[in-house]
Amino acid sequence: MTKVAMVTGAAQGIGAEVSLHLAKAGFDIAVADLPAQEEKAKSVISDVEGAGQKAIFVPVDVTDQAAVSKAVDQAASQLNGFDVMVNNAGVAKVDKFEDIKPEDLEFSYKINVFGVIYGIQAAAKKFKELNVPGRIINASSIAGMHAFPVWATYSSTKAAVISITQAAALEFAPAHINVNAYAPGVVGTTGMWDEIDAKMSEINGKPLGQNKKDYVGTIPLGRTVEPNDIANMVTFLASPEAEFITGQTYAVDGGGLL
Ligand SMILES: NC(=O)C1=CN([C@@H]2O[C@H](COP(=O)(O)OP(=O)(O)OC[C@H]3O[C@@H](n4cnc5c(N)ncnc54)[C@H](O)[C@@H]3O)[C@@H](O)[C@H]2O)C=CC1
Ligand SMILES: CC(=O)C(C)=O
Repeated sequence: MTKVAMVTGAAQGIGAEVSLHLAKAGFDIAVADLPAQEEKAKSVISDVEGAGQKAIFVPVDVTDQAAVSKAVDQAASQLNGFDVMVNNAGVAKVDKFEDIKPEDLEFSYKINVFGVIYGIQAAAKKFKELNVPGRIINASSIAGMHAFPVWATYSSTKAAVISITQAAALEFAPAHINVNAYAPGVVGTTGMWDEIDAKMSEINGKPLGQNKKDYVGTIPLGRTVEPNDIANMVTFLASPEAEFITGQTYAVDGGGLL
């Protein structure tokens, strides 16, 4: 029987690629993202349909607990099941430590941390209701495994995801719900790094593109991470082969943290 996965932040970047890979692995997909992302989501939906699976757009702001719960209900009822939740939506704000403002913290924490918690809550509730041994897969980052300078806000949100993943794995293990996370290194092609690079050059005066080049130069396997690399990991974590894995966070970074 076809399984159902919901991916947040799925209209572009890593989330879009994860949606396509899961579709190729036989999942119908709830492409969840902000309402303003509906146009972009249409192309993800058509890619999923091209892979022979069903897809729907689920508009949701992950910072709204009730809306996330409603989004999971919508996905489960329209796609007739619920098996995998990928809490992928996230934002990267870069700031010198002295310049971090309450509103920056609130913005990042609400999406990267609260959003992941709300996604776990909603998915676990649905898995229990349907009596499904579900999988929850969260977006961390190598910046959550090892803090980067001028990334205190972002790094700390992604470190929180690692801890939340462990706690949720322990709490939901008796219900056979596995909770894991992926920690990408520098992804070259999603837009997130253009913003990071521009902000970093404002801070350290390096020419545009140089900060990204500097990071890439430290990656032993010699290239940036592709969304495809991440999607392979997420698809594995959603697969029967990952049945006995829970509470883990996997770096996909070409050895960048070594
Ligand atoms: N791009 C990179 O180098 C890395 C990315 N990551 C993480 O991977 C995840 C995906 O990143 P990318 O695809 O590169 O980013 P992206 O910026 O291309 O996509 C992020 C998606 O999240 C959605 N989103 C943002 N706020 C939202 C909200 N409140 N509610 C619902 N959706 C919302 C956006 O609309 C967008 O579609 C993020 O959690 C990011 O922190 C981790 C390590 C490296
Ligand atoms: C954006 C991000 O998390 C990295 C490691 O590049």
